[in-house]
Amino acid sequence: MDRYDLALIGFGGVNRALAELIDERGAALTSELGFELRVVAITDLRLGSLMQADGIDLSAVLALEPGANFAPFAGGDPEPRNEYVIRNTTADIVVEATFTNPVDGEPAISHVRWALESGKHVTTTNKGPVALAGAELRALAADHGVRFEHEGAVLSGTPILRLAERMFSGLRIRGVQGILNGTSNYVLGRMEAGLSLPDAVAEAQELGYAEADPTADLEGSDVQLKVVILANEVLGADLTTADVSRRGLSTVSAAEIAEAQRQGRRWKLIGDAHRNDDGSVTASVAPVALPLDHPLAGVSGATNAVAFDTDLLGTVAVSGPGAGRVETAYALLSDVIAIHAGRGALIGAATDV
Ligand SMILES: NC(=O)C1=CN([C@@H]2O[C@H](COP(=O)(O)OP(=O)(O)OC[C@H]3O[C@@H](n4cnc5c(N)ncnc54)[C@H](OP(=O)(O)O)[C@@H]3O)[C@@H](O)[C@H]2O)C=CC1
Ligand SMILES: N[C@@H](CC=O)C(=O)O
Repeated sequence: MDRYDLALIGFGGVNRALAELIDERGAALTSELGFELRVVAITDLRLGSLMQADGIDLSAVLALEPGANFAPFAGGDPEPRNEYVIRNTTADIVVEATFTNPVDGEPAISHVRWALESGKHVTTTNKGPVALAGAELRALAADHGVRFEHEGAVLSGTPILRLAERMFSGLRIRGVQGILNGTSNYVLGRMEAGLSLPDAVAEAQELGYAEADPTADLEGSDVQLKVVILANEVLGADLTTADVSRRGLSTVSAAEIAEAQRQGRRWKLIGDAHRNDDGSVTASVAPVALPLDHPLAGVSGATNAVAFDTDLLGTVAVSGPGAGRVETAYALLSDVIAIHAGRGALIGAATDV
């Protein structure tokens, strides 16, 4: 029986949901998946660091009272010693789920670098490292014979990156368009129902959809990162966030939302990347008032949807959760499953070097 030891970096909504999943369904997962999961290290800004090579008692950690930290545990420290833990943990896989920094991707990019450099696989839901340093980190992973997996960086647990990578072989993808942010879509729907913007945002925060700074959701920088990831990974472009024009929800007033409703339209924050005839890729984020019969107009709540424009199949659309603690924890689990499935190839690649 294989076993993967995990180090969780950041212990907020998503990594807690992963810990709960392992704690509550570990035995069932083991028999379904053919491998065991164990958490051997956790670091978090407020909780500090905890390293236990024999496996952490997740129920004890999940039951910590607000304000408590890891100091009283064996192997515990009140400080989040991220670099020390990432480099020295006995974990096979580092799970990066600290906040997404849309400006420079730090400290998450460093977390991922330290893990890959020390020969550990990485799974992350953090969009910063993927959008802002994806090529470098993929190369670093290949150099060290490990994997850099990040399914949850776009559409949470809905597996569109792996779908595009594995199932679209032989197709030419001309463009990608969609609703790529759960919070803004949820907020727009709640404002249509009469809620104020602050109340709608507070609900999205409570439900675990919003970024640590929800401005990133509302003003489009979260979608900008996701458009960069889709453009680079699906269209083979080499974009940075500066290449993606951005307008956020603050450019739409409550009156315009109400007016659109009267006209049979619905505002959606749309991310788009498409290949031009000259081979270049144009990308944008902007609110658009869609007619109600548009396929994206009916996508509501934290559900997201992506339409791939392909040469042989026309439009292929996928819809599913775009945010949520449990849904995003599933993305991490799916990455571990992908690492497990690819382990033979990695052993082969490392031997070849
Ligand atoms: N929630 C969702 O629906 C989705 C989230 N994501 C991404 O997943 C990641 C995690 O999301 P989520 O769990 O919701 O976010 P949270 O804000 O709930 O959790 C992040 C955790 O990381 C901690 N943290 C921040 N900086 C550091 C640091 N330098 N070292 C150690 N810990 C740190 C935070 O502490 P503190 O609270 O004290 O700042 C917090 O406990 C984010 O990058 C997010 O963009 C992706 C898809 C969907
Ligand atoms: N805050 C993001 C979380 C997923 O990336 C969102 O609301 O979509």
